[in-house]
Amino acid sequence: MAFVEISNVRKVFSGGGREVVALDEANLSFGEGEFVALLGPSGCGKTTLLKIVSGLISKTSGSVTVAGQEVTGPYSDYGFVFQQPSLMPWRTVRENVLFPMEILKRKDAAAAKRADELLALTGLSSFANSRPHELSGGMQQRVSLCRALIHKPRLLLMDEPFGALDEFTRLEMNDLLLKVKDETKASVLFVTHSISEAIYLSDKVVVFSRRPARVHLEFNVALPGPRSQATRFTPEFTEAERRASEALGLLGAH
Ligand SMILES: Nc1ncnc2c1ncn2[C@@H]1O[C@H](COP(=O)(O)OP(=O)(O)OP(=O)(O)O)[C@@H](O)[C@H]1O
Repeated sequence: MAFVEISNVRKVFSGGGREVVALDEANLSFGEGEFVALLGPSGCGKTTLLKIVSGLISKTSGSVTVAGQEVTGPYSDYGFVFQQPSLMPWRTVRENVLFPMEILKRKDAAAAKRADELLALTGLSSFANSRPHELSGGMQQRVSLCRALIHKPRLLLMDEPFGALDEFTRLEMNDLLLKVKDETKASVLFVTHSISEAIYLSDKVVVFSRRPARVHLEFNVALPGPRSQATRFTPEFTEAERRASEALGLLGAH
């Protein structure tokens, strides 16, 4: 059985006298340790799907299982990274990273050690006692990545985490994320608007249709050798970009 299994998920938002069908028959599954990127037009339901997988919002119908368990509400085996870092400004970097362990009542010496290891992995050791306002946007997002990983979740949900960063920082964050994924072995479901980011990071790219979202195209990304920035200039990378662009309807005549 797949680690994450999304079957026939439908989500209808109702309110203000109207209904919005955000997802309709969304189907997707992936194995433990896989990195899956979701691409799709703005407003097609990508964030809605992430929130359903996390149990933060309920689905109207269909089924979502993670590690064989049906998701019926929030659970602790995932970490969530949002587009904005949403750090607590009065806490230090280390205390922000440790915050989930307070909620889980597991803020002990092992948690402190793990926080320091994650800060080292993301190059933030010397900022452990700084406050968020003393960090750049990219560094703040690294803190929120550490916070999402502090309780060793097997699933990492990321909603356009690098969308607000400049191109150079975004490329650096992509490489950092590949390193973090290698270390943690977490499965990742990653929403992005960037075709090249989706291909660079993923084992599998899923392209959604316009709302209500269904899977329009799903393909495995096979790139030569270990990934580095030079991979972006290989024929295999260009071909994957072409497939995703075509599925998004970007290659039609004007
Ligand atoms: N709480 C809500 N109440 C009503 N409608 C909602 C709610 N949340 C989302 N929607 C609607 O559901 C649809 C899908 O929204 P969602 O945020 O999932 O799209 P998205 O693909 O993540 O968009 P973007 O790429 O622009 O971030 C949109 O039409 C949105 O207006």
